[in-house]
Amino acid sequence: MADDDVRGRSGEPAVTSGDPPVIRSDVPGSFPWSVLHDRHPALIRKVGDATPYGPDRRRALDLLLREITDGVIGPLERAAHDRELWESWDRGHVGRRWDDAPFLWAESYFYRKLLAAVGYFDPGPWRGVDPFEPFKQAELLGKGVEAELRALDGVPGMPPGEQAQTLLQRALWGNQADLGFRLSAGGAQAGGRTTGLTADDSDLLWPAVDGPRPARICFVADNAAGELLPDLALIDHLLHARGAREVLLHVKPTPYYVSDAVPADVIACVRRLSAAGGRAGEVGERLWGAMGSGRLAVRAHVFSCAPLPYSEMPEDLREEFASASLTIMKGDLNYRRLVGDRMWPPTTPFASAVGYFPGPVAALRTLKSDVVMGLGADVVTELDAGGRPWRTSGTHALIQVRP
Ligand SMILES: O=P(O)(O)OC[C@@]1(O)O[C@H](CO)[C@@H](O)[C@@H]1O
Repeated sequence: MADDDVRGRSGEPAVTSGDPPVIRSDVPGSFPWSVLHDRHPALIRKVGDATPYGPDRRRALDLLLREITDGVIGPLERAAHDRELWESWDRGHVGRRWDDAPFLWAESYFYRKLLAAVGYFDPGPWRGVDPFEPFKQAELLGKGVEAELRALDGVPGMPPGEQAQTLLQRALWGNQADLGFRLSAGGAQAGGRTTGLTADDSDLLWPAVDGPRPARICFVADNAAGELLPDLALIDHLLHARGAREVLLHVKPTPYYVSDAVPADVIACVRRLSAAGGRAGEVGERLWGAMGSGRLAVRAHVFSCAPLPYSEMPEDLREEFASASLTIMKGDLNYRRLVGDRMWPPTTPFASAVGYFPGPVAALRTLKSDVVMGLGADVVTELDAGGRPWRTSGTHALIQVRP
């Protein structure tokens, strides 16, 4: 796969092979354009309403709103703790227009700037205060989550194969629980789902887990609460029923894409499970124990919030994924980063884009952005004929595996 970030002399990303162009947000009316022009401004307002920030933080939020509405991409503060890191991730976009940067890069940088605006990194009262916590908390205590937890009670009565598939499907569709997505007008209706998957390689997934030696699984999580709970139930199945040796659970080091899980969300979910009673309570107790013994370890690698595809991951992360029997990547953003945020023809084989990945990898994702590949031609024809925005509506899902 071509590297998006091989730079031309101007600093612009240069496509160096026949790969399709990187997605940008400069086409009015397109999905990426609506994220930058509708979703991000709405999010700034929601964040300002959800926490009683003082005048300085409100001013900073207003400035960010102005910057993304009609300005150019501004640098981080000179004293920012991660300024150097971001300079190494910059591809010449700072100082240019938001719409002209790759969609992936612009979104990621927006979340970094939002954290700066609310004082997340500064000494003072707002340091480390997650601006999205009120939304995550509301979901964690909501009826949808209660139903998710109660549904686990039915699992032990199922035949083993059905248990595994049920937990896998619940984790997959849990990816609809994405609070950033629900912010946009189109996403407000998310919740519907198609019956069949657009691609289903689940028959390739289990053999990677049940290999000759007890498996080491990297589980790259996505959203907190409504997604992380079924993810944790699946992780418990891997550890408890499938005899996996260990699971390394990767979450974001800092709040990101509204509901993406950070370490505090893992703890909140394990507590929520443990307190739920019934089967969920048993799962929670076992996971608590697994964290204590080290069989379930939480990772919060800085690259998890990088604005770059996984093809550019640093060596330590590459080594970790290489050491795993299987890496499970959850969600839409991880998919975009895994295959590259490009307008792939949808029938391009999945394996052709993930050849660089250092070990077996599985993607579990509901479709919430334009990127998709590895679909059958007949499937694409049928979806296109439906006349609905199937790529971005969150109503379709896929499981793709490169063993
Ligand atoms: O990774 P997730 O939580 O499944 O989805 C992230 C998401 O909401 O953000 C992007 C647009 O902002 C889309 O790729 C997708 O809709």
